[in-house]
Amino acid sequence: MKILVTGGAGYIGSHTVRQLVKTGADVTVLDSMVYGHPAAIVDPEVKLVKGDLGDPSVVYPLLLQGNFDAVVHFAAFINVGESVTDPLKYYENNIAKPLVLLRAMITAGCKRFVFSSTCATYGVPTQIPIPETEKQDPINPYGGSKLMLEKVCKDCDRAYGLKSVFLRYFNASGCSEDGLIGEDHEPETHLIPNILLAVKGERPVIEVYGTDYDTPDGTCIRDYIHVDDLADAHLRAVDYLVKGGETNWFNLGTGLGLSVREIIDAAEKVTGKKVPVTYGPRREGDPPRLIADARKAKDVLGWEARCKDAFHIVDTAWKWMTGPHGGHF
Ligand SMILES: NC(=O)c1ccc[n+]([C@@H]2O[C@H](COP(=O)([O-])OP(=O)(O)OC[C@H]3O[C@@H](n4cnc5c(N)ncnc54)[C@H](O)[C@@H]3O)[C@@H](O)[C@H]2O)c1
Ligand SMILES: O=c1ccn([C@@H]2O[C@H](COP(=O)(O)OP(=O)(O)O[C@H]3O[C@H](CO)[C@H](O)[C@H](O)[C@H]3O)[C@@H](O)[C@H]2O)c(=O)[nH]1
Repeated sequence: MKILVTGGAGYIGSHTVRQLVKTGADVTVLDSMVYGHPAAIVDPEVKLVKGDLGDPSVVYPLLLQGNFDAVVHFAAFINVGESVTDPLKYYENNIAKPLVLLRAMITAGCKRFVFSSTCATYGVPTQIPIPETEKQDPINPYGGSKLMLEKVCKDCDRAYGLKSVFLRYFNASGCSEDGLIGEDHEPETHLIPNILLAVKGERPVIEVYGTDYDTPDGTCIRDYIHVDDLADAHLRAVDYLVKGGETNWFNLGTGLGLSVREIIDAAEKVTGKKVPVTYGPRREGDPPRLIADARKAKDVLGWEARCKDAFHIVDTAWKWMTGPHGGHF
């Protein structure tokens, strides 16, 4: 199969590219490299096109000549806080630019699209765990941009027969088992890498955002899903579409909630070191609890999180931080 992966030089994209290559797929990556890393693509047979998905002079020739069976779309901006202060950056990159990609796909007759959505499309949920039937009411422009692209894809199905799968990830975490690739965002806002950077002395401390939530230890609860489990779901989503599946959407999480404090405890066990912690106020826009009901992904895609262990997730992230790249490409 011929697969185009946008954003394949980023964190989740690069892990998925490795798994796609293992299945024998012929993979082309389109990445602007604004936040991606060429070294995150470790398989020499992968073709890397450096370009912007909103640039028709790149995207049209690529789609028209590529004869792709499917497009797996990771490329987006991902910083929730920045989306509040600069929403246009997010609406442009996460909505307007994918329109160019989608138009090129339709023109080229490529009608299978798998795309990275997020639990942020639910905003503050009314039920835990969160099923896909929960009302989507995002509380920041990042989540809003992902919900809008979901709507665009549904309209493209009705109008052009484009079949899409939206994968609504909960908290992507961990790194490849061999420590060869991993999470290297700049700036890094995510909890687990920031804890480990603090252990390594690359940050002075980790600040816990809020200790007064209505949770057992007062800190926020999230559903941390291993990046290789996410990658596996993309392979299954492509397969589902190739077999004639209709446009559909799935939560991807473990179904288990872990507090910020529990993640810090796991990091102390993994590293054998004390995590330098300060306690600060709540971060604006953080829902207290986000946990996936991922039964639909199991029923339809046969997907289930294999890793349900905070220790293992943090351990793989620590392998990356202390491996040959030292956590930075
Ligand atoms: N990390 C998470 O916890 C999480 C959670 C839910 C959803 N997601 C979604 O998953 C996807 C991947 O996230 P990630 O953590 O791997 O991010 P990342 O920043 O590591 O990867 C995104 C990649 O897309 C590229 N890119 C961005 N805009 C582009 C453009 N216009 N043209 C071409 N390339 C472009 C970047 O250079 C980067 O390599 C994103 O769509 C994100 O919204 C991530
Ligand atoms: O330095 C930090 C960083 C995070 N946290 C806390 O740790 C938890 C996880 O925070 P992350 O920033 O790692 O992840 P988010 O839950 O904010 O964000 C993730 O889920 C979002 C959906 O809500 C988006 O999809 C986003 O891309 C994805 O990274 C939150 O309770 C946050 O308050 C801290 O206490 N200190």
